[in-house]
Amino acid sequence: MWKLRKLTGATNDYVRSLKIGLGSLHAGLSYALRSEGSKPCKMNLEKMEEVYRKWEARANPAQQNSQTRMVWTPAEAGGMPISKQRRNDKFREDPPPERRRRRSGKLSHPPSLDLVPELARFKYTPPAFYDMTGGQRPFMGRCCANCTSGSREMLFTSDIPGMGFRNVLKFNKPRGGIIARYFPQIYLAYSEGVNYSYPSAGELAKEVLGSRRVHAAIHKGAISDSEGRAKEEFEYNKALQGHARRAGQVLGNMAASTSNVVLRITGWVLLKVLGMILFCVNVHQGQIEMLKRAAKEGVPLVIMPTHRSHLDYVLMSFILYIYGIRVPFVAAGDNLNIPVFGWVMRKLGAYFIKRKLDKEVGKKDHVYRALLHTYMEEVLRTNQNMEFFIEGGRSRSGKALAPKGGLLSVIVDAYYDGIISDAFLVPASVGYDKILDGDFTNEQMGRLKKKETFIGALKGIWGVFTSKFGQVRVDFAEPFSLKEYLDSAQMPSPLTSELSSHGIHRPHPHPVLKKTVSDHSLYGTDVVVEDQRQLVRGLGEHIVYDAVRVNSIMSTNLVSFLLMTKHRQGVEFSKLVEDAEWMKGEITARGRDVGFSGEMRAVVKHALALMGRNLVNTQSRQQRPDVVNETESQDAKKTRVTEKAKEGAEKEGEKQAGRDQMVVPNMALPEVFVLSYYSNTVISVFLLESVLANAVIAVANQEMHTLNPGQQNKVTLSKDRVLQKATELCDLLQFEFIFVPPCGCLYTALSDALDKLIISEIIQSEQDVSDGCSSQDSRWARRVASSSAWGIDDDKDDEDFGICTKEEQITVNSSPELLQKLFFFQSVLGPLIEGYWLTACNLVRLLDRDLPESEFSSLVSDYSQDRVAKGLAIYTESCAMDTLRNAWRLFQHWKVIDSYQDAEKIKLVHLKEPFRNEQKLGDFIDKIEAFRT
Ligand SMILES: CCCCCCCCCCCCCCCC(=O)SCCNC(=O)CCNC(=O)[C@H](O)C(C)(C)COP(=O)(O)OP(=O)(O)OC[C@H]1O[C@@H](n2cnc3c(N)ncnc32)[C@H](O)[C@@H]1OP(=O)(O)O
Repeated sequence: MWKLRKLTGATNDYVRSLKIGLGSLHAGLSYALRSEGSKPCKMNLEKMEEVYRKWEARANPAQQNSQTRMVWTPAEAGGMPISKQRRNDKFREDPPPERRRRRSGKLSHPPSLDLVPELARFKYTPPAFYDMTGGQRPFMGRCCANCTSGSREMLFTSDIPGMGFRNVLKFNKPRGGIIARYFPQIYLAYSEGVNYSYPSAGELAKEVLGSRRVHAAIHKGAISDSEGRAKEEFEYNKALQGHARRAGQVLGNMAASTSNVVLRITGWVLLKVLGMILFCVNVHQGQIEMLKRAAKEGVPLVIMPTHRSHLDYVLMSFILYIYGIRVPFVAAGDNLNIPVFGWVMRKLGAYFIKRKLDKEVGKKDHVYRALLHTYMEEVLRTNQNMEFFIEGGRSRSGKALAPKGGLLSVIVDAYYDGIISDAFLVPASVGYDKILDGDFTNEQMGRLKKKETFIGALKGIWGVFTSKFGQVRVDFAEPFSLKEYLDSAQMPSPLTSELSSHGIHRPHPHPVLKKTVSDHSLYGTDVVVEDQRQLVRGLGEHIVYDAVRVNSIMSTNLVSFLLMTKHRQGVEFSKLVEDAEWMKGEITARGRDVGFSGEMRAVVKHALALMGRNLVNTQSRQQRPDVVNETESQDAKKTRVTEKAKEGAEKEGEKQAGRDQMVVPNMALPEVFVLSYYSNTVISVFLLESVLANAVIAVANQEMHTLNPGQQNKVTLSKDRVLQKATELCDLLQFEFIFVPPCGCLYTALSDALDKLIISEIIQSEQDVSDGCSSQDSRWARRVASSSAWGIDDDKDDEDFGICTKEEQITVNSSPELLQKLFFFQSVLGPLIEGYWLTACNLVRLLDRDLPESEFSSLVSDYSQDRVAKGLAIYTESCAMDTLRNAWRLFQHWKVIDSYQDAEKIKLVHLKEPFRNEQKLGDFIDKIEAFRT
């Protein structure tokens, strides 16, 4: 069986169904026959299918004439519950066919290679896109072709995408003796993890405390403490001793002391425990293969996953361990350094860092910074792998956070200072069917975060053990060379000239980097040039962008996204299934993979079950006669009903049963935050199209209301205006998303997205009438240059710039179905826009007086929640604290508001000029409101 599996590329033990084997073989064969240069098959496809048909007839006569149907086992079928016996069986090897036949009386699995001798000669060539169902699914995670083209080809080979998936909790060894048979977890924990040597905490401490940087920082600290004191020299010596003692203590609390024994025990425990709470943890073997290849290059791997759950770092280290890659040193916030757990984490590679380096604003903790910098440097010097969560904490909204630059800058400095010759940077992400510790509703309601405690951790663990969390998919992007990235970032590229020709300032110019070896402060920031900061910022953004792009969409993400966008009022179950199928197609068409497979009906049921009654209610239609899908026009509904009538009797019967069930999302506070948390993962897939849909509707404004679905009247818009509006929206949401990587061009990306809308006929392109005018690109560029964000003077119109007013026109397609799609895209960003508008409206409170930050923040939050209570909010989730806070940050960034400390050291927020004027502030609010039409 395992030989057959290996041969067919079906990597999962559960994939035992004849159809799957046949499907894979069919896909492999057809690809092999199609692909250029592949060896000709010695056996023809019909003959092989005939052999299998005969076997199928013998094995299962009842199904002989039935329709081809994939029989998916739990892990693949969206993680359906598996029977206890099956779960116990999952580590067991397949018995030889004869024994199997003896036991069950009939053959239950495809024949072994001995029974089909022809198969042994068949050489399988995997297709470029490969699915266990024999279909196609995108391979995600290739690194950037713009700035790391060398790395892109270095680790990737054509067989990578076809390597398929593996559930890392599953025992995959064919033979392993008694231990493997009876104690599979022990066997796996011992046989696969490799005994690497890790530097001890003591060794590292010696190097760090003896370094010039740390000495200089202690000296600097002592001088600043003793300055101006009476007995200066005495005070200096006292302070010096104090700082030296503190340095030792800080390092003692910080340093990891990785132990192979603890790793092995934990590996064993995790195999047991994860198997109890999760159906599977899937990884793409091709991604792992690239990781392994990178690990063999002799330079450190720096893994930077997006952060959703505490399980993230456990899974990362566990997977590396299982695949025999050195486990990384992981930067952990010191809030996690709690009794017992802290000790264990240290033994597993965690080193503890302060989450805020400086206690007081404007006063740098030089000693701490020097210690952290040198510690990381020493770890890198010994060629250890590293991991840190570049977002600096778990996302509260399900969207990725902006990257932090501190630890990343140490890696960059280590390269420039010659500590490492290079490093492989690995963006990664984990997709969860159900998040283990993702209840951030309190924080989204504006309440304070609870501190981590030992008891709290135990309670959390208990909660985890008593629940089921479906499946998990871990994705690693292709590792890329730090050296190559930095080199390319410093080389003028045609892209950058393109950007400047569009008048767009990108945070990725060609920095003139200096060697920044400094003795005095962390990362040498006393001499760091702004360009270097931008370079690190750009690298961080690229990593987060890549990590988001490699994130698989899980069943719960997909279902909640549909419920939050298309079906906020509820939907029939069968329609939900239909839409989920459509949505899956849309996602994979955009190069993103989904973390489930199998029959969509089962997948949706599975997702609904995991989300639970708290989030979605399923009730019979009779119970809710008033509930209709508001976003669906009557015409569209009629068409759908007629289409349904044409479907086959069996399918129709099934649908009839499903139609009685209404799936109604819980849009009440605070549950809606959990739904939007799941749903937000999908936004990145449709981000730019959604920006454009909002821009089109904002530009069309009142005209949009005159559009009668299905009628001949049309709304004609200037393409330039739409693109300009889209840029404004990207600017508005700059703290929410990374729209393009730093090496990319927003204009090109938006144009491409508009083309997508045109291809899908949501928007129609009119003939270009710009004869004799300046090129479309330059017109657009001037508009962007002139609009310089928001509150800025933009009274000037085209004539002021001497620009020809004849422009390329686009029209909104008035077909009901396509209009519906446009509004669907619009609704993706709707809640965020409403949240920003709400915060802007609350700025009026600052016209009379300055307010303490905390008071202003709770006023905005209360006001938004009050609107929800009164039924005034379009989107309930618009009052999420995360959104309100980001809006506030943006207004600070735009210099609409500012904050300062008063005499009692209370932080106050105030309106800046010219926005202290009612009229100006009103105009500013109106501009945001334009997107709410
Ligand atoms: C087999 C079994 C396996 C089992 C397996 C179990 C595994 C068991 C492992 C447990 C592991 C737990 C893991 C928990 C997971 C977390 O706890 S996540 C939270 C902790 N991690 C992080 O935060 C990492 C990312 N954060 C950072 O990098 C942040 O910058 C820092 C270092 C925390 C500092 O943050 P901050 O105080 O807010 O300061 P920030 O503004 O970022 O800047 C600080 C300095 O960095 C430098 N800097 C910042 N930006 C830049 C830039 N763009 N360019 C240059 N320099 C810059 C500057 O020097 C700056 O100082 P200034 O010159 O501005 O004064």
